[in-house]
Amino acid sequence: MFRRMTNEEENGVRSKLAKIEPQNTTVEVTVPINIALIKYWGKRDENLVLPLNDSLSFTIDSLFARTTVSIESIKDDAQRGDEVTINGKTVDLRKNSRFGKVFDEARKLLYNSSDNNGSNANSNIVFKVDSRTNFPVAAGLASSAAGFAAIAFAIKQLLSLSDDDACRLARIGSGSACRSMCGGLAHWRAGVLVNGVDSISVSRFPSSHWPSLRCIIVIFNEREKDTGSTVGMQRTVQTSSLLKRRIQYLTEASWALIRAIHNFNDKQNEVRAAYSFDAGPNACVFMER
Ligand SMILES: Nc1ncnc2c1ncn2[C@@H]1O[C@H](COP(=O)(O)OP(=O)(O)OP(=O)(O)O)[C@@H](O)[C@H]1O
Ligand SMILES: C[C@@](O)(CCOP(=O)(O)OP(=O)(O)O)CC(=O)O
Repeated sequence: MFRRMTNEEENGVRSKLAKIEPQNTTVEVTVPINIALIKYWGKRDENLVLPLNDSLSFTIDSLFARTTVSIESIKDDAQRGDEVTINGKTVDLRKNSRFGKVFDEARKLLYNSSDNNGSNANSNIVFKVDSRTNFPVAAGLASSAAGFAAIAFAIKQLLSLSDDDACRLARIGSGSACRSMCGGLAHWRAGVLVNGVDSISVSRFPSSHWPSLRCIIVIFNEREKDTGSTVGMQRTVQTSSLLKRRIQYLTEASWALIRAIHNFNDKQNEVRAAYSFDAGPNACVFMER
């Protein structure tokens, strides 16, 4: 799938970097996916989502999550009031603890920053998230990266968080999401500290750095994959100390595309196209215009 962004979409993507107009307690953000060239695959700390290695990705602006996040003050147990829908489907937050983790961390940040040391009723808030993507989710196209970066970016706007706190919120939602918090060529430093404060992402080059570069997203299958990335990398870490064993994500169509790209480069007598796969059968092909 390849299409130019409409003007409206381009403005939406730019809104990632600009301050989005907060309407009282609701913001809408548009945050793109990123595709890693040097991939993250394995954690040194599952709870803090700290990776085993540094990773490097391109931000792909035309595939994105458009996400609305609202906050409401409540008096009762905050976690019970949180709500998330993705492409119109309600997420069961008891089964997917990542969202609660991000919201609890945001509540903690608000609590710690409140003037009267947390007695402020506003410190008990619930989050309502409604997200739509223009690409299939959980199909190896970095939906968790765009999705959690969008949530973190929206919460940053709502609670006036620092860049580092927002980057950490994105990371504990999904590791690769911290790379979608900066544009262009993004570098997520694995860091070495046990508390993870040095595990942050930075932009190495802005998206304007290589204007002729194009990325073609090839979708063979829109179905949600059977093994999500979180479990996939856990298995790799558990079953191979050298991370040599990989979960099999590529299909015959994926391999056919790989062969076609090698043939194409051979015929051109130079490398004109390159490919990358995340944890799924669908491909990202990089070429110059
Ligand atoms: N728009 C969204 N907003 C918030 N969370 C999302 C969104 N889309 C997907 N997710 C979360 O991400 C999970 C899928 O993540 P997973 O890492 O397995 O796949 P992927 O990110 O699409 O592929 P890959 O990691 O291989 O690039 C979903 O089950 C859901 O919990
Ligand atoms: C193959 C990858 O896309 C894996 C991404 O894994 P996730 O960031 O989705 O994993 P969690 O941190 O467990 O949510 C490679 C990459 O993006 O670097």
